[in-house]
This record gives sequence, structure tokens and C-alpha cells, in this order.
Amino acid sequence: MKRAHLPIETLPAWVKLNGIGVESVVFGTLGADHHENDTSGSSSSSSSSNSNKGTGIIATEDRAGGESALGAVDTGVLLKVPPDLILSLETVHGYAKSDGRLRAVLEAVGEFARTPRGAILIFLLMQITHSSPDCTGQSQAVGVAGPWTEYMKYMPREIPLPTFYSEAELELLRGTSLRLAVHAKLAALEKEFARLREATRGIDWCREVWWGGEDADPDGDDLEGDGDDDVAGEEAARLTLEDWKYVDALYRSRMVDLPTSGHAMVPCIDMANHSSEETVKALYDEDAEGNVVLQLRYGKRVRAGEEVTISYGDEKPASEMIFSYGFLDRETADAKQVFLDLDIPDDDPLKVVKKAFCKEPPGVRVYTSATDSESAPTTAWESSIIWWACVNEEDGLDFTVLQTNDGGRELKALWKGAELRDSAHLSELLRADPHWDIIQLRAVVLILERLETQAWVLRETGLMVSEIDENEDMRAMFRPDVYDMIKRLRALEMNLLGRGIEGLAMRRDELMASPAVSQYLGQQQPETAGAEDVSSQQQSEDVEDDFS
Ligand SMILES: C[S@@+](CC[C@H](N)C(=O)[O-])C[C@H]1O[C@@H](n2cnc3c(N)ncnc32)[C@H](O)[C@@H]1O
Repeated sequence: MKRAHLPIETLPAWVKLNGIGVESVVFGTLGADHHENDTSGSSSSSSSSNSNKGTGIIATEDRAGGESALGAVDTGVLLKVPPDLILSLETVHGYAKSDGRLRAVLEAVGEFARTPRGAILIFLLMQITHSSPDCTGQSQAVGVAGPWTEYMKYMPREIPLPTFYSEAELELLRGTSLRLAVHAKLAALEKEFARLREATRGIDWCREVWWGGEDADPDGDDLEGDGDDDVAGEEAARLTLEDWKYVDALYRSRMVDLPTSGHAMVPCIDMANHSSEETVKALYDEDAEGNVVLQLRYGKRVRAGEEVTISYGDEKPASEMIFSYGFLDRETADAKQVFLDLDIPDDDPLKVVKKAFCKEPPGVRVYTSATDSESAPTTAWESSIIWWACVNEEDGLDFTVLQTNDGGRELKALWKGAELRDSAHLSELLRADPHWDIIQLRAVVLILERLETQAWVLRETGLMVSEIDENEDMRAMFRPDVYDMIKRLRALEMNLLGRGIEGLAMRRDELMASPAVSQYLGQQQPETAGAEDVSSQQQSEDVEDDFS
């Protein structure tokens, strides 16, 4: 669906009309590296720059948060957005009270519309539809237009999130933790969009405006049984998966978490770009009247012409910054976290029941646990599924089916007779078990293998990246900003994996030397050979067999 856009220079009129308080700032287009006192509005994208920042908030005069000037304290308030403009689960349902069309769509999608993301995405989609050049003459049919219908025209034409990467750019993610996340997200978006279509094509205006009118089959019946009805409908549809990806990307990159409104979008506040804690100037908050304010931090100064930034969260991993916001700060020196998929092996006879108990996503999180300027950062890992993967019936894990009072049946998991509540409870009991070192060693070996595989893929696909580096024609297939950023992500994640592997290998060696493990390995030898006869070579092979 085509979208309507307005130049950012016309935003002040919208701001005034809607009662937003603005003090000492303007909205403007920025280059990637906007410098102090630079209001040139350039949008340079030199090779040393980060991706283009788009629109931002720029100070028009010198201000100092919390400091006294002429006897009055500067509260540092730069923007004040009234509560009725906040887009949250509650306000979307508020709009729906006086807009039957919106209400019908929210009702049709059911549970999804009772989440902030679901309600807001549908609302945004309706605003885009209202002003789309594709729907001229039909906007009456789409329900009530409001301030957000106009505000949507100031949203970026393109959003640099990975859900919009080309096939070639997605290939560059191979070996990074972002690849898994992006593929899962794309699959989820496709599913959501199919459900939206299914749920709303029975609504007259949706069928007419979104799904291609008569070609859209309201009953989902394919009378000829050749699948053509659906295909024809999809081809004629004005609303496409790209539109759904667009509203999802808007929400992801502009959503704020407010103390009372919860997950919400706030016009104008969402024009604030990010900078790291050292250089950040402002923060957002809700005041006593429910307004959302953008405010200078206490003791922070801005000078006229300088960009006013907020922090999107300095603790966020590199992959998450790219996933949610589409950029990676130049100063980022650590991936901070890598999440890798890791599951119970298929040949585990208890896999199905174990998975019924492990509610957490099957994977392992490797993260930087401590940093100091003196030594290399240390890493740690966390995984719930690993404890289910490491123990079996012969160790003391058991599953049993109990008859409930109402005649139903309930599956129970037990560790050495004690009923298990969840993964955390299993891990707690394992830590207190006399065989803890042995179980731990199995976990460490499995995680080490997973990290080594990931590092291997990253290294192998790194060869492909080196080839692209050497070949201008190949490089032309990528947007320079995206190419450069993913190369940095690859290097950061390789560094974190390397540190993780080193730490785990050391831990494996420590555990192998533990008396409990030596004794256990001794017991695994044929009776003729005493534990002392087992050479270290043999022991290491046993560990490979027993612990992988
Ligand atoms: C909340 S919006 C900020 C307003 C946005 N620049 C616009 O044009 O509407 C977040 C988006 O701004 C961009 N952005 C914010 N801070 C950035 C930075 N430090 N470097 C590059 N892009 C940035 C990213 O595209 C991000 O997804």
C-alpha cells in the first residue's frame, strides 16, 4: 500500500494544533554524524559514519538541566506531550469506543488486540490506510481520522531494521546470533499477517479496502479446489506483508516503556535519537498530569545547534540494537550477549516430556559477566534446557502420570523422588546433588560444542565476507551502512564466542580433575583396569564419549 508522507518542516504546525509544548528545540533531518552547532541538515553517509539517523531533535538555544538561571531553576523540559496523544493499549481501545470500524477489527483479531503491540499495530495500519493514495475516495470507509492519521505522515519512508534486509544482506548474518532472531521474526510476522487476513476478510470494508474486494474470498472457500481463489485475492490485495512489516518496525524502533501507560508510542518524543550514556543529554518520563515529557538530565547542558539525544539502553546487546533499531553505535566494543539455539538431542527418549516441562526458549545465552579496564571481560552462560538435556532416568530423572481428582491426568517430573516445579527447581536440586560435578561437566561439554560450532560457522562464512571485500561488484549488492555494520557485529560476536570458548574449556579441565568425576570415570572402566591405570589420554577419550 502506498503511504502518504509530509516534509518534517511542516511538523511544527501539527505540534501546535495538537497542544504539544515545545521549548528550545526543533525537529530536523540529521546526517549520520551530526556535530555540535551543525544545523546544516546534511545527510552525509561517509564510510566512517553510522547509518543515517533520519530526523532528530536539535536544541535552538543553550540550556542546562536543573541549573538556576536568573533566580529560577531550569526544569529542563523540552517537550510536553498531552496524555490523549499517547498511543497505548488503553488509548487504542479508547479510540475504538467512538470508532466502530476500529472496534470491529480489534474484536475480529481477538486476543492479539488485547496486547499493547497488537492493538497499536492495527491502529497504525488503519491510519496508514486512511491517508494512502491507494485508498483515495475510500478513507470514509476506514473509520475516524485523528491526530495520529496526520502524524503517521512524518514517519520515515524506510526503516533500516533487518526484517527489511535483502536476501544477500540476510546471508551476511550467517554465523551471527541475529540470523536466528531475524528468521524467527519474519516467520512470526508472516503468520500474524495471514491471521489478520483470515480474521478480517469477513468485514465488508476490510475486504473492499485491504483484501482486493470481490477477489477476496470471504468464506475462504476454494470452490474449484485449485487454490486459485486465495491466490487471486492475495494478488488484488492492497494491504501486503510489507505494510505489516512496516508497522511492526515502527513499533519496535519507536516504542517506549512508560511508568503508567506501559508500552506506548508518543509522538515527537519518538523523534529522539540514541547516544551512549557518556554523551546522552535527555530522558523521557511521565509527569503528575500524565503528560510525557522530554527533559534534560540533571546537570546536562545542550548548546544551540546540538542534537538532543536519549539512551535506548546502553546495556542492550549489539544484536538487539540492530534487531530493534537498525544501527550499532561506533563506540560499541562488546557484543555483550549471544543467544544460540540449543535443544535436547533427537535421540533422547525423554525429549518430548522434557520439553513439556522446560518452558524457556531452547537455547543458551552467553554474555559478558564482568568488565574492568585491566583485563579482558569475563563471560558466563545461562541455559534452562541444558539441565533437562544432561540428566536421564539412570541419573534420577523420572516422569509419571497422576490421576487428578476431576478424573483428568497430569504429568509430573521427579528428581530422585522429589517433584519438580520447573527448570529452575531442577537446576537447584542438581546443584545440591553428589553428582553435581559430573552433571556440570556434561553441560559444559555440550555448551562448549555449541559455541565451537557457532564460531566455526562464523569463521567459514567469514571467508565469504573476505571475498566480498575484495570484489566491488559483489559489494554493490549491499547497502554500505548495512554491510559495514554486520561486519562489525560479526567481529564482536566472534570475540565474545572466543572468550566463552576459552572460559568453558578451562572449566571443563577443572571439572575433569575433580575427585567426583575421576571416580565416576573410574567406575565406567572395565573391572580389570583400576582407576589408577587409566592414562590421561584414555580419560580424555572417555570424557568425549560420556559427555558429548
Ligand atoms: C525513535 S526513532 C528516532 C527518530 C528517527 N531518527 C526518525 O527519523 O524518525 C529510532 C530510529 O532512529 C534511528 N537512530 C536513532 N539513533 C541513531 C543513532 N545513534 N545512529 C543511527 N541511527 C539512529 C534508527 O533508525 C532508529 O531505528
